[in-house]
Amino acid sequence: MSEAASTRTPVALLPSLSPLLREWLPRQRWFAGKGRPVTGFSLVAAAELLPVDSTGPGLLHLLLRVQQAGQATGKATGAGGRTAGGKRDAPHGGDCYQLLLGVRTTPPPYLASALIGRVTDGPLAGRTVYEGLHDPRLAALLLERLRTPGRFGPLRFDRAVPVLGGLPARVLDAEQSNSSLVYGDSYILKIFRRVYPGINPDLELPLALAGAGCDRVPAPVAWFESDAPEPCTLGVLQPYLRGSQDGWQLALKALAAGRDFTAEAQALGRATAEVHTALAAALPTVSLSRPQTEDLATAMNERLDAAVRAVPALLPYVRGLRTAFDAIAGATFDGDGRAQRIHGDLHLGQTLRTPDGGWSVIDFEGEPARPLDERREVQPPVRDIAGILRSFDYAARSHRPWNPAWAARCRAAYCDGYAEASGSDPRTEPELLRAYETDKAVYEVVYEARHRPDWLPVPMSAIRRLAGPAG
Ligand SMILES: Nc1ncnc2c1ncn2[C@@H]1O[C@H](COP(=O)(O)OP(=O)(O)O)[C@@H](O)[C@H]1O
Ligand SMILES: O=P(O)(O)O[C@H]1O[C@H](CO)[C@@H](O[C@H]2O[C@H](CO)[C@@H](O)[C@H](O)[C@H]2O)[C@H](O)[C@H]1O
Repeated sequence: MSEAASTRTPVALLPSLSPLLREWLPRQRWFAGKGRPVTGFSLVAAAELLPVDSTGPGLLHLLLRVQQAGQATGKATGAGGRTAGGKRDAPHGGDCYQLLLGVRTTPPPYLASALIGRVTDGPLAGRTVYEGLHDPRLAALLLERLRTPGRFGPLRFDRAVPVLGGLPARVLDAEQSNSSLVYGDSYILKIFRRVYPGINPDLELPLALAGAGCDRVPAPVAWFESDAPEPCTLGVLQPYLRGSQDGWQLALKALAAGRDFTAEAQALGRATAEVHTALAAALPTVSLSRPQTEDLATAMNERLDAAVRAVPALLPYVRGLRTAFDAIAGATFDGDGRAQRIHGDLHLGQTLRTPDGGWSVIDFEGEPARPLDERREVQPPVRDIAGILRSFDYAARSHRPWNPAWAARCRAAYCDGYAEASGSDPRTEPELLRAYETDKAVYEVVYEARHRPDWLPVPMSAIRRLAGPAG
């Protein structure tokens, strides 16, 4: 396939789309810049995946930089964004988002919940734009594109194996940082919303794991990228694990039924260890020597500083929290003292138990709020372990009555499973584990304050515990 995608219409459209998008974007779950008014847009790349004509739907693919109040101008984040120093993903400036806009003259009633609005002027005056993923015809078109490797304007489609066609699509109704379409019961296509230059680890790591023969992670089937102005991953198609349930839901069900969850936790520990072992074999590792642990502690302290600015409720605990970070500065670790590529945002919601009882791990994107370069760095595997340990605490805290003993048993069983499969028990380096649990709890405070303020008391209770008396 080598088709020229018209970019003429989208560019001309931007002024008339802007008022609609300005109102619609901040309401999307995946929009990261909530709370700051949108002040403008600029187009990074555009393609008409299906030409807009009078007979049927059109599909506009846009990479859009979103300017918001409170951002420094001239510095951009997201696709194509570099600071003056050449480092990617500057902390200020407009984030870049991927939009797939459907365009119709008269959208059918089943698209009512997907409508963005009616365009009043410009080339599309009188037509309605909507979230294109909700339109079965447009979702089918996307699958067809993924079946056929090749270029389409600024987009490039690629695949690892042949892809089935003609599968009905549904939008996944999940609380997500991105958007996903399920095709039949065969595939799930994740569309990254906030996009960055470079390969997304959610493609890079599952590809590496598949290459290393690790079957704990669904192997990418096909993907698409943009190369204008720089290569960036836009979407990944992978096998849909039919009938699976995520670890978070399973844990909550076990808690509600007063059921023990240690066997599951232990198996999950083993699965995590298998993924880490395969990643260490497939990709570079470094040993954690003094300078590295200095750097880790500095980065944690800096993240804490930024978190306190965002959520001043952390202020009374800063002194206590810093003791956890300072304890690893300059330390050397006897046991598993290495850094490697890891999951980076592991929690129970990123684990799926399949009907055969096995655990799979998904969503290797890392923490969505962190710059991509940082997310692709090697890190101690204990960071992932700390993520799951925090998750057991979250589950126990979000259930009434609070059941700390349940969480403690799960945490111990998870570490047992990890030690069995890897030969390395994370509890033998308690300072490192505490530092990463603390770092994760600080991240969660910011995440919850921004996205789910009702949940803020959950990580705040961990902050009080981890800060200890010095807090
Ligand atoms: N391979 C898969 N099979 C079945 N369900 C999946 C698969 N991958 C993801 N999911 C479901 O989709 C949800 C969102 O996927 P995820 O990769 O975590 O997206 P996001 O980064 O947007 O949070 C998961 O919580 C899970 O329920
Ligand atoms: O799955 P995402 O990549 O979108 O991760 C983000 O959202 C998570 C919540 O959906 C958030 O996880 C936190 O809440 C979970 C319960 O809902 C809990 O199990 C996790 O331990 C806790 O961190 C995650 O931090 C955030 O990056």
